[in-house]
Amino acid sequence: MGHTRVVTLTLNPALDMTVRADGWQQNTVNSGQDMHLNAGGKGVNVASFLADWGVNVTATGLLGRENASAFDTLFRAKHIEDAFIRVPGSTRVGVKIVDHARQQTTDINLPGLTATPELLQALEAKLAELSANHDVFVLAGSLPPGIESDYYAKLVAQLRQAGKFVALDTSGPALNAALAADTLPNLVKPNNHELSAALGKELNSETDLLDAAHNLLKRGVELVVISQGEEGALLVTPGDIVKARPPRVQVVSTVGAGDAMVAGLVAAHLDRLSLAAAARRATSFSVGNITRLGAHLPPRAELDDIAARVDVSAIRPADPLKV
Ligand SMILES: Nc1ncnc2c1ncn2[C@@H]1O[C@H](COP(=O)(O)OP(=O)(O)OP(=O)(O)O)[C@@H](O)[C@H]1O
Ligand SMILES: O=P(O)(O)OC[C@@]1(O)O[C@H](CO)[C@@H](O)[C@@H]1O
Repeated sequence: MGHTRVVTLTLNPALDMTVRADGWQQNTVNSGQDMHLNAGGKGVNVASFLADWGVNVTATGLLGRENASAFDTLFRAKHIEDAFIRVPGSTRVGVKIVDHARQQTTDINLPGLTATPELLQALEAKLAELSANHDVFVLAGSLPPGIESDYYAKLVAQLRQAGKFVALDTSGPALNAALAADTLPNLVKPNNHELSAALGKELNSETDLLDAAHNLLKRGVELVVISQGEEGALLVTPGDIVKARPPRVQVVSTVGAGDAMVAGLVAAHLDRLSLAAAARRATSFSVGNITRLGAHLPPRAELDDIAARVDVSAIRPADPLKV
């Protein structure tokens, strides 16, 4: 699909260890069924989905030198341009416990390797280099120790100043700082809990979520997507609101569902799809991902079948938004 245009940034990648333990209980001894290790972290996952879709993508960030082989293998297999800065030490392991019987996924995310000022300098040089021939930047995941919570906010300002399209998917203080900044990303995709925590208020109803989305649109975001797990997602632009409800599927692991949604939204942006079509594509990526382990899309025919079963409906705003 043309020359390389998309960069994903993962400051805190993870080697995901998914343990299947059906019916597991806390505070006792459990037996597991199997275990898989996958190269992960939010931006790595987005790159992996985009590569499956046929988009040329460059992945950058900070990657531990001592356990990089799963990442090297993934990048080679999917022709993802590897622009990661290798750093001393091992990338964190992300513990994911899946229970197929109860259709539950439990995550334990660790802090990750500390970023030093020298590493950040090298990273910024790399981003400047990549800016020369990429025009879409996806900033995704948590910030590791050593990075101030306004780091994404600063990157967003720099990248948008340079005319780039910027998508942000993070949580906690990093999301809070990015949403409080003067310059906001073009696209944000929090889940409902992340958005609520970042704004410091309960968002209990659809009206609350839409108010929060409209507030971000007024301040410069072009597309706000609020994902809501199995409930689906709300996609909001200044002119349209769409709700996308996923079809029911047999869930293998929900790890990466949000990342797949981000990848689908970026793919839709590249193809200039309508909001309804973007909702369908993004949801098909998410649903396709949760039926398998690791950040992989199913074959096209299966994705098309899922896309056809996504329930996409337009919502009329109570007060048409003026931005
Ligand atoms: N159990 C499920 N059944 C069907 N679809 C699901 C389920 N969980 C998630 N999805 C799909 O994935 C999308 C994104 O999920 P979710 O809101 O959980 O993202 P997230 O919290 O950012 O995920 P993560 O951080 O685990 O990557 C949802 O909008 C929905 O379309
Ligand atoms: O600590 P973060 O960066 O918020 O989340 C990390 C993580 O849970 O995100 C991906 C799934 O979205 C996993 O591959 C990874 O382990």
